[in-house]
Amino acid sequence: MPPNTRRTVADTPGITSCGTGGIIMAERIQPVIGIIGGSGLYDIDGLENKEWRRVETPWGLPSDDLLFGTLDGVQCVFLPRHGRGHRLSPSHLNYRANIDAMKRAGCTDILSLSAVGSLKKKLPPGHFVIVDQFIDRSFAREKSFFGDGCVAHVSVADPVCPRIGDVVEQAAKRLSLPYARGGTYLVMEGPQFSTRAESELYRSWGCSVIGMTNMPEAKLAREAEMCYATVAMVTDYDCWHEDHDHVTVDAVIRVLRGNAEKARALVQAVVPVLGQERGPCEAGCDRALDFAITTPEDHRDPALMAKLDAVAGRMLRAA
Ligand SMILES: CSC[C@H]1O[C@H](OP(=O)(O)O)[C@H](O)[C@@H]1O
Ligand SMILES: Nc1ncnc2[nH]cnc12
Repeated sequence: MPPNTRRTVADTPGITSCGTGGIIMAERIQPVIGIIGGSGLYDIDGLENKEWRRVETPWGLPSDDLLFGTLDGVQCVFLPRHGRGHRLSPSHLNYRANIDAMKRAGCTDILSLSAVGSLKKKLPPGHFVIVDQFIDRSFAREKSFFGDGCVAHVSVADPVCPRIGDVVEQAAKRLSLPYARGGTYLVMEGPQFSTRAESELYRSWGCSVIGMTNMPEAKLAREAEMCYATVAMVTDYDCWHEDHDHVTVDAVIRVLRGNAEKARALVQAVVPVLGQERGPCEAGCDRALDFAITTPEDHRDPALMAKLDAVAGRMLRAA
């Protein structure tokens, strides 16, 4: 049986269905780790048998070819979010193609690495935040794989996978990286940075960091039933801090260089742990569609269903 093929009760001796929408819970998964590199991260160190491959999707092309390889024997797939050469702006990224391509490439887990501005004094440049919440203020992006012809509403109450967060936290501790566990990432549309009034507003909401890319990325990863977590790497204090200049790309890039080195070390430490064979996600990320699709089979649009072959493949195979 190929890796990550779901076993049925019939071909798995001694296993019974647990009754979650008819899905069998006792499978073993050989994880494939997807890594989305943000600003300053266009490649990945230490990858063996590297190969950049074009992956086409029904939603168009992803930001770049995907880099396939192994790290400590673990299969990895890397995608530079803005493309090599940072060609694509946050509003023009094809988020659906990016996530679909990673799903098509077999990824079970996605580690997103992102540059962010800090909205809290205690999170200075150089700090890593293992984000656990988002406020999505983006507005000019396609945010769902679903729509007319197949309506679905997944839960994003807890938008990141706590298991990946745990692994990242352990690795950050081992590497003595300055990090915070938990925090809210405010997603703005951009491409301009915030006004001071906006920055203060987001601070008053209790947000920790601000960036332009993690939504709809995290929502789409949930729809595609992949575990997803973000390491938000602080580059600046946005424009609210009285003792710091307002953010500029120049300042971001200066800090990014140091952050990128730490991020590379973090990836090397995290992948061997994330890559260990495991059972289904305890938080249910890999079963997000179980009770999400509201359009009955006989009312679904065949053209849209064909586009969902990778994202909703598990549900379609089960039907
Ligand atoms: C170059 S600073 C602004 C840019 O950096 C962040 O992108 P990413 O999350 O891909 O690292 C931020 O969201 C902006 O897109
Ligand atoms: N201050 C900021 N605002 C939005 N995105 C960012 N990326 C890095 N710093 C940022």
